[in-house]
Amino acid sequence: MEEVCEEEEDGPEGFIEPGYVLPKMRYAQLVIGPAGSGKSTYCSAVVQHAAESNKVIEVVNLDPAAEYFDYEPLADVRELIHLDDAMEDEDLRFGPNGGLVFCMEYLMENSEWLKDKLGDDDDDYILFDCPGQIELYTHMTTIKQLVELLQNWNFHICAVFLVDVQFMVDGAKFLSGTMAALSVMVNLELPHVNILSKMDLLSKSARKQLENYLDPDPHYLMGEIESGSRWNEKYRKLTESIGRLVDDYSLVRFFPLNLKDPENLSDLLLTIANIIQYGEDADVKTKDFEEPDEDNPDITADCNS
Ligand SMILES: Nc1nc2c(ncn2[C@@H]2O[C@H](COP(=O)(O)OP(=O)(O)OP(=O)(O)O)[C@@H](O)[C@H]2O)c(=O)[nH]1
Ligand SMILES: [Mg+2]
Repeated sequence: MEEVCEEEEDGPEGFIEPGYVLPKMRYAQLVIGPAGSGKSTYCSAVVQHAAESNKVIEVVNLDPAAEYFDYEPLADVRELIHLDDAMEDEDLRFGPNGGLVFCMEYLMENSEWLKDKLGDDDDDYILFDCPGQIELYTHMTTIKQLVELLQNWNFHICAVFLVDVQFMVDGAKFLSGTMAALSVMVNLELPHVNILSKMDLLSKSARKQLENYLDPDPHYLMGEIESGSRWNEKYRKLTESIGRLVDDYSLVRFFPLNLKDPENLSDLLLTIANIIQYGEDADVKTKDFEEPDEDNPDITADCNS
């Protein structure tokens, strides 16, 4: 429901013109990352976690090639277009990668479909479970167009970039993952949280090793990168400069996430809520949440407060 301001508020700071329609605000996480990094599993875990505190967070599947996820989607792009449609079409004859790009462009050309599915309720909190094709985020423009659309529909968005922690446990891989995260951040120009997913799979020693990278000292990273190969010798200074640049400007930070640790997930969701201002202006959506006040059955008591 749109809120129309009927009266002028007191004082110059609170002045709102009569008749001014307050914009609707909605909240979103754009869940992105390489193939198999844990995006869909993360979405399910967040929905589940929210439900445990009687909060409603919805998920939209934007992966036209998705085969399995265990959340109930608010909308599913496969109803509009499936990867097979692009690959099996006699005229198109795309392979899997070109087909996926085609599907995302098709979605943008038919954005009314998405708009209808999202409805226009205030204060919705929606996760967009995106495909795992990294080039969609590092340099292509389709996802950027999607972001602009969502912003026009009054979504406050945070990009949540997942990287499988198993690919980040040596110096060279960590630097390469960091550069991938940086190019996504630069391309999407959104508030951004980088997540090291699947922390539960790390051994104790690997976890200890990782701690050295989380607040990285570029010299430490360089020490970790083997100096034996000619490539590493030749570009050592360059690699060192990149490491120092990332460190000096605090360009990229990672949040280690263990989905089996509810407190860890709560911390992450709180960080994201602060970024998108969820809970500040929003009426947090709840489910089965109002109980009648025993003394006065006409008044319902808010169990959360
Ligand atoms: N142990 C563990 N396994 C995980 C975790 N997250 C995901 N997985 C597993 O990793 C695999 C890929 O997970 P998905 O959630 O499908 O990853 P995705 O990023 O959505 O994959 P695509 O959509 O294909 O790009 C599945 O076998 C998951 O069970 C995690 O936190 N811990
Ligand atoms: Mg997925």
